Amino acid sequence: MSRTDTLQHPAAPATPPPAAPQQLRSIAASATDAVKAYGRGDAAVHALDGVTVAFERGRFTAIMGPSGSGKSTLMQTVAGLDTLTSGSVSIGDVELSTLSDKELTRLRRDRIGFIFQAFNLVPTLTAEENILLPLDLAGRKPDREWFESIVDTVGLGSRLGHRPAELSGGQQQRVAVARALVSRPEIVFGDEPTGNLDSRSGSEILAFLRNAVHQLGQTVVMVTHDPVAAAYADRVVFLADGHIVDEMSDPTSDRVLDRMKRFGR
Ligand SMILES: Nc1ncnc2c1ncn2[C@@H]1O[C@H](COP(=O)(O)OP(=O)(O)OP(=O)(O)O)[C@@H](O)[C@H]1O
Repeated sequence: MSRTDTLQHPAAPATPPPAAPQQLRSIAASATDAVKAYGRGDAAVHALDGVTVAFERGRFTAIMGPSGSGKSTLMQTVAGLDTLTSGSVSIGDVELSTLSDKELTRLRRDRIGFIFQAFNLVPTLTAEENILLPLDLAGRKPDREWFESIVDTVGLGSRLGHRPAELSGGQQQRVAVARALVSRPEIVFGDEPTGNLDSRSGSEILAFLRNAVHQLGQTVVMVTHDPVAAAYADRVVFLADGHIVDEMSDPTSDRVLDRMKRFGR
């Protein structure tokens, strides 16, 4: 059994409950008629041009599309890192535009985990300190058992005292993944989380995320260019020119690649 097959939440039942029928799943995050325009008048670029999409709880969704199609903009706006020109986005049943800056910061901190392509670790902190940073900032105490289970599963045990510069890219991203999961967020957003990794480290991270979804009910939304990475997801949403143009359930890398070829880029 590989390390990535063993993730167990201390309080999780031995066997996961059967997956709920799709229509009964609740929504972790959504966008409705989302428009994001940069610039004005004739020079305006519509990075999002009326996107309506829902991300169900306990599912792993990949967002794909040609370069410039609006993938990062969709993720950034749904995650409350950027604002829309019009339309709305919600995390759970909270519409983000109703929140003050302070409330939005708190919601991001308490309910959302982030994994970026450039691991975004604090260079002066050890791996352990980096993982615990979101909880420290929130003034929350770590659940030691959960922390150890995550660290064990991502395979960082002996390197917790190292600083990022002393870790490989794959190890740094494992620290970033552990950091994203340690607070048990309602939803984890990844923007090309394996974009800087070799294929072996990348597939370890993806298998870990998939297991977090299927064993723990974690919700993950990931932007990727890579059909192999997208095949780890339960569902792929395809964007082109700021619109959702297609989606696919239970993707395989071949089917995703075929669909991407039809974009002609
Ligand atoms: N700050 C900005 N100012 C002006 N235009 C922007 C800005 N950010 C994004 N855009 C434009 O919005 C469109 C969508 O960008 P976005 O980064 O969301 O696409 P993407 O699908 O994530 O691209 P890639 O795959 O290349 O990362 C592009 O045309 C981009 O040039």
